[in-house]
Amino acid sequence: MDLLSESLKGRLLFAIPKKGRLYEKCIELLSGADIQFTRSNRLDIALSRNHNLALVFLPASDIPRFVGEGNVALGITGQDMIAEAAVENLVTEVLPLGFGKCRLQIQTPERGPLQKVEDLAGKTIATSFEVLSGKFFSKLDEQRGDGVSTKVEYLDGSVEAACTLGVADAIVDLVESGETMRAAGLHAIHTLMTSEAVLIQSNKKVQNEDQELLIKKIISRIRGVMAAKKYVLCNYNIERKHLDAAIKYTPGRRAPTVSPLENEGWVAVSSMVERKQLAESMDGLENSGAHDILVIALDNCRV
Ligand SMILES: Nc1ncnc2c1ncn2[C@@H]1O[C@H](COP(=O)(O)OP(=O)(O)OP(=O)(O)O)[C@@H](O)[C@H]1O
Ligand SMILES: O=P(O)(O)OC[C@H]1O[C@H](OP(=O)(O)OP(=O)(O)O)[C@H](O)[C@@H]1O
Repeated sequence: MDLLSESLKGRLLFAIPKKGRLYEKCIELLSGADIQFTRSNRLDIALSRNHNLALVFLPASDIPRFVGEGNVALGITGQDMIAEAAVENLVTEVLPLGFGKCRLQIQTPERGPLQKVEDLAGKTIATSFEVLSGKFFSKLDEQRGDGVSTKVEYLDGSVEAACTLGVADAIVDLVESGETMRAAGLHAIHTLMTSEAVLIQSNKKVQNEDQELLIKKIISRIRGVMAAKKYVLCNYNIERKHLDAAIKYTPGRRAPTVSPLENEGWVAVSSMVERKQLAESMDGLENSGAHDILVIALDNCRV
């Protein structure tokens, strides 16, 4: 047995995209969860220094299959990749991760005759998502029942150039800002799915109880990092008579903490608030008579 296989023995395997859009965010997440490792230049496997774990760096598109087949216990990838690999029954989406948000869309030349999905009957569609596109168009062909088949052609990359180059009549590709699509003179006529990065777990059982516990620990840590990003801690002082009005804006996850102040009739309130609702909550607090409103970013938390 080689040295690497020897050092992997008994370790839980966790797959991370080896490059591309999701890579940096995954590394940030691992650091927030205090999963320490050193990635050597030549290897796509890194042993963790502080857990009985090894990180396996794989193409995002391969991760669903590796996790689904149970070669790897945990992984991070896009929901689009899970659907394309058709392993929804073999993996569990444990946690949405709030990044890698995009849409898989059918796109056609902005100026041209193909403006509806129905116009694509019998045409050629270029895509890296041949499974999802194949399913979608064969269903349409079947529903029409006129014997005309729409052709789905696989392209590995630069899909957006396919129409200009005359390779295809339409494409199916990911869109976030829409910049790539517009630059290629395309527009979206239908959304096949929306996607974001998710933490996935294999439905196959791991080797032993220690690995099960480690999976729970990692999920709980990553959940904590996510919650810390989502919430801030909001503290303020208010006269008790205004408390009910103010609490409407800061109900907290479970309930706010209310402590008496030395000043008669005043209380201090501490409550978790969703970052995206913060400005509105602060406006409401001010209007309700709250003072000394302090907002504290969370480094990490368990909720
Ligand atoms: N423009 C985008 N905005 C947000 N998320 C995206 C975008 N493009 C892709 N993604 C998400 O990131 C995942 C990986 O995409 P990426 O293009 O990095 O992978 P890749 O094609 O395997 O990498 P590479 O193109 O470097 O080979 C996609 O499956 C999708 O979930
Ligand atoms: O709507 P936008 O914000 O312009 O993003 C969409 C682009 O992002 C993805 O490609 P990426 O840039 O990851 O490169 P790739 O084509 O090499 O995968 C996708 O394939 C689109 O080309």
